[in-house]
Amino acid sequence: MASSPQSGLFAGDFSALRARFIAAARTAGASLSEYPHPLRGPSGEPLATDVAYLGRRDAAKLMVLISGTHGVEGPFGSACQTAWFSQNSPWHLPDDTAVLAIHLINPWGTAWSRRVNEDNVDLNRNFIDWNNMPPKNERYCDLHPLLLCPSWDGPERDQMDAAYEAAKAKAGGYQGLAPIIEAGQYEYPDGLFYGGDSPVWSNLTLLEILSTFARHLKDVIVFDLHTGAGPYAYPALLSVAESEHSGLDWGREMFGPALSVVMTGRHAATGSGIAATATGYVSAAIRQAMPAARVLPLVIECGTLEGETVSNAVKADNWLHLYGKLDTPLGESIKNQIRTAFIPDDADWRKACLSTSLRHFDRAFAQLKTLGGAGVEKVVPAAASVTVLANPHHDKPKTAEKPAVAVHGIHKRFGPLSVLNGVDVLAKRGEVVSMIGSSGSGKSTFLRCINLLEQPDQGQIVIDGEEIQMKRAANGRATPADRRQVERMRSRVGMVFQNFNLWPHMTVLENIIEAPVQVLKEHKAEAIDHAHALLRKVGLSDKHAHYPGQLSGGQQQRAAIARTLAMRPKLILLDEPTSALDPELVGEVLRVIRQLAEEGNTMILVTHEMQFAREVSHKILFLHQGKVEEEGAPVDMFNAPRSERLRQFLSRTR
Ligand SMILES: Nc1ncnc2c1ncn2[C@@H]1O[C@H](COP(=O)(O)OP(=O)(O)OP(=O)(O)O)[C@@H](O)[C@H]1O
Repeated sequence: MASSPQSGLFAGDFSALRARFIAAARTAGASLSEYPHPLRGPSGEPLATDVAYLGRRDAAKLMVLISGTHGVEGPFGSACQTAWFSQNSPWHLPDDTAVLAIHLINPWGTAWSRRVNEDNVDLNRNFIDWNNMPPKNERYCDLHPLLLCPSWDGPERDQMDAAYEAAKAKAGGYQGLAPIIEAGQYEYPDGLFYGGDSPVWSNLTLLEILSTFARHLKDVIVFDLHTGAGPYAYPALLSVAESEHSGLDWGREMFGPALSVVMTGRHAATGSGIAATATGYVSAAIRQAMPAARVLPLVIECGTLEGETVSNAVKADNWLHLYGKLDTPLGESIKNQIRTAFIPDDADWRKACLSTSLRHFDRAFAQLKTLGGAGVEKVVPAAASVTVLANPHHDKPKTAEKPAVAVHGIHKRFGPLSVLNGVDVLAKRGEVVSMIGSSGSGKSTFLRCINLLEQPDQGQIVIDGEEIQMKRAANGRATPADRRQVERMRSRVGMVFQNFNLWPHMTVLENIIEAPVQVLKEHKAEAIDHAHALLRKVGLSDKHAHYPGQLSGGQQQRAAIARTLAMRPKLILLDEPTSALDPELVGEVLRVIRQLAEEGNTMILVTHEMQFAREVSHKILFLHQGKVEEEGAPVDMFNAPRSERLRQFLSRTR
């Protein structure tokens, strides 16, 4: 077997793949974000999906590269992404074209060399409409007992194998069984090609990444990078669809006969090696996530071994994780079997698959760049900061569309003074809601009620789908029913205060790691690494050992923002974050807040910076005497206020 310098890109474990990808993306000038996974890899390594974005955030045309949908196939996709970033550096992009690389979307599967995720779910069967009952795969139900036996060998296993062989013969060979087994099933959590019972972490994370980085697009080409089906060392270019759409015609124009379109359906067949009978493909979800764009979802599928050999490797791995032991010779040999079934230890295979895939990327990218007249190419500025984004999916919500925060009917009195008189706020994930209003209208009190720094007298607060339980105290007022729930919710809601509220006796670094270590029980070394990444992000790398008193107001506020982010909050509340600052220091803090907004953090911002609120917000609420007097999109609120009070307020602030 020939050796190739490129084969090195495939080598190593999850951490090595990750480090190489980050280094290449950083050198190319991409900005990096990290979506931490709640579990760890086999050596205790932290797991995450990394996202690299190259280009302007308002680009209308985007090429997306996704690796590791099936975890064990990840080294191939990772190598493609890393090579793509490495080969053409420094990058030149027109203003209107960008690249988004989503590295190892099923990080657990890659780290543990499994095709499936941490819940034995095949991610490529998980993108179904969970509002409806999952489809029933009746014929799989008959086969299930023939695919899984608690014993690795012995009479029970022999009996099962004999029954499987009989079923195979009846079906005309493995080719007859494959469409049934690979179609996916939603009944047997211990079975093969299990689609799950709700959207899994990788599903929700992919949708969140797309909603953050793939907004306002016109034309999008997506490559989802796979191995394990089709002829050996042949990277097939496919597009999987349930019905014709405009992206397919675009793809046919672009790639001609090199592109095979696979139409899926209950009785569909294909010679591509991938399951045409399956439901829940990533491709469908990607199109749904960008309804206003023309999207061409592509799959590169690199053939490896015979279908049945690959299937046997998957079956053995399923047995190993249910009944076997990883750290035994048998465990190791099964792991080798599945790794080589998806990534052959053959430099020629690697070279052929990598070079053809890179050619496909080049072709797609060239098409995108010239579409609608090429813009002026510019060197992308190095924006190599690593951003650690909130991990919103620890508790595996059942639906993907829950608002991040829903607050209804909040009332609050201070003695005789009625400060809030029924305030409602709704924010979707990734939305920025700004509250404006005169001094004393109740804005800060409202924010403080959301994380229960003040107890509302009445009202409902739901954060990320979980409602804060309230009970009536003896004096008739509402009070939280469960202190532990309040503490848990508080740890998920970050608050940035007007006066920074840093601990003066602790250094900046100590301020940042205190809560993650004490409350989230993070390992100190990890919390420190995270803190340094956050300090880089807010431009304070060199101030980690300073005490707050040694910093300017703007620096203190940026440190306070880093401290908030260290808790990976699902919601960030910012209470007039610039109002204690000298005018010349306001800009540096607003720049950091703008970056958080662009990265898709959900935020509620109380501010007197009208121009900033207008630029950064999805929605504005105007509060007057403890009530929302008017709310709407910034353009409507500032250009065409409906109420006389808002008109007057704006005229005073201009
Ligand atoms: N703990 C408290 N005890 C008594 N009154 C309070 C308390 N906190 C706030 N208030 C009163 O509630 C009203 C609303 O205050 P709040 O700080 O929420 O207003 P705001 O809209 O944020 O004002 P500003 O823009 O000036 O910060 C004010 O009259 C304030 O004096």
